[in-house]
Amino acid sequence: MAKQLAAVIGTGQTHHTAKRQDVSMAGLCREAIDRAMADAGVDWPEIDAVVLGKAPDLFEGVMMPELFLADALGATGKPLLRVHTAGSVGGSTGNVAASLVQSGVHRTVLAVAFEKQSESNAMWALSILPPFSMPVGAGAGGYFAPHVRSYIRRSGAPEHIGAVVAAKDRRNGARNPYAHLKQPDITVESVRSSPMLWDPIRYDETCPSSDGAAAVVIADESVASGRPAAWIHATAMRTEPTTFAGRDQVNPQAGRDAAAALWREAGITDPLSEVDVAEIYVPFSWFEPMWLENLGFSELGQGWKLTEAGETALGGRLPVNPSGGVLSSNPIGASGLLRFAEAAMQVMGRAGEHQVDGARIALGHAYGGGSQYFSLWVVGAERPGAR
Ligand SMILES: CC(=O)SCCNC(=O)CCNC(=O)[C@H](O)C(C)(C)COP(=O)(O)OP(=O)(O)OC[C@H]1O[C@@H](n2cnc3c(N)ncnc32)[C@H](O)[C@@H]1OP(=O)(O)O
Repeated sequence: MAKQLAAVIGTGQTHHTAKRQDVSMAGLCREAIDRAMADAGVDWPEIDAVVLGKAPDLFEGVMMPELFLADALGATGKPLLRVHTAGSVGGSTGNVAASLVQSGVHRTVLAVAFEKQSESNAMWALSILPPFSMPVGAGAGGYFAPHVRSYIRRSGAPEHIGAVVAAKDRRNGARNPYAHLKQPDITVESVRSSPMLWDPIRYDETCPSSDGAAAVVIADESVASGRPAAWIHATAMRTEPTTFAGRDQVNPQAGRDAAAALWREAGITDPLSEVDVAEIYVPFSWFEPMWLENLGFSELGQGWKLTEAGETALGGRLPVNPSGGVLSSNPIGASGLLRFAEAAMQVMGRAGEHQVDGARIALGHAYGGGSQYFSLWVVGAERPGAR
C-alpha cells in the first residue's frame, strides 16, 4: 500500500535542566505541546490523536503515567497511544505518529515524549536486577563502557576522539537556548582531564540526567500544504534481543538493517554526500563514530576519522548534533523525539543559532535498551521525490 505524504508542521521543546521543580509531569509535557502547537498554528479541534512516549516507568516511579496525563495531553475523547521502546522511544513515538498519518487513519497527530528523572533515580532504575534478564550494572554508562573499549580496540581510534565529540557537542549546546548543559569554553584538553566515570568514559563525555519534554505536530498533505513543513521522506525501526550468540554490540545488526531500510526508502545511495545534517543519539561521546559506521556514513572502523577531521562539526561535511545532542540534554524518553524535531527544525530553517546553512535533508536517529531498539527518520525541505 502506498504511503500518503506526511510532514512535521510544528515542533516544541522545554528548557532542560537536572530538576524542573517548577512544573509537574503534566506541566512539563504541556510546555512542549503548547510550543509545538503554536509553531504549527493549530488548535485542539484540529488534533485527531495523541501519541505519547516515555522510557521505563521506574524513571519516575509512576506506573502508566499516560492514564493521569490524558487530560493535560489534550487526549480526552480522542485516541491516546503510549509507545515504549526504551531510550529510543522518542524516535519511535515520532514514527508511530507519522504512520497514523501516512496510513490515512488521521489527518493531524500530536506526538509528545517526556522524562522527569528528578522524580525518581534513573541510575537506580537502570541498575536493578530484572528477572530473566542480564544485569546492567552501574547504570547505562557501566553497561556501554566495554562496548566503547571494544570499538577503540577494533578501530584503532586514538583515545582523544571521544573528547573531540564531547567538546564539539557541548559547544554546540551553548548555541541552543533549550539545552541543559551550556559549556562554550569547553576544550578537548578539559574533557580529557575531567574525572573518569566508567573507563574509558569521562565525566564530560557523559550525558547529564535531564528533565524535559518534546512535541511535534505531524499532518497530511492537505493540512501541511502552504505551511512551513519538514516532509517525511522515510522512517525505519528495527529491534534485536539483548543477548544472542555472536551479537555485535559495537555495530548491532538491528541498527544496520534499520539504516539500510531508511536509505532505501529515502532514495539515498550515498548518505555522507546526500544528508546535510544529522541528529544522532550520542549519550556517551564515543557513540558518534560508532553510529556513523552503523548508519553507513563511513566504512567500518573509519567513523572516527570524520570526527577527527572536523567533518561532524558545524561547517563540516556532515554536522552531527548541532543542537548539542544528548550529550548536552538527556531527558531519556524525550531525547529521540528531540533528535527528530531538531532534524525537522533544520530543514524548516528554524534552528536559530545552531542552524546549518542550506540544510535540505536531515536525519533523526534514536537508539535504546542495550543498543537493541533503533528508530530513524529522514526529513526534507521538499516533498519526497522533488530532489
Ligand atoms: C539510551 C540512553 O539514553 S543511555 C543514557 C542514560 N542516561 C544516563 O546514563 C545518565 C548519565 N549521567 C549521570 O548519571 C549523571 O548525570 C552523572 C553521574 C554524570 C552526574 O551525576 P550527579 O553529579 O549526581 O548529577 P546531577 O543530576 O545531580 O547534577 C548535578 C549537577 O551537575 C550537572 N551535570 C550532570 N551531569 C553532568 C555532566 N555529564 N557533565 C557536566 N555537568 C553535569 C547538572 O547539570 C547539575 O548542575 P546544576 O546543579 O547546575 O543543575
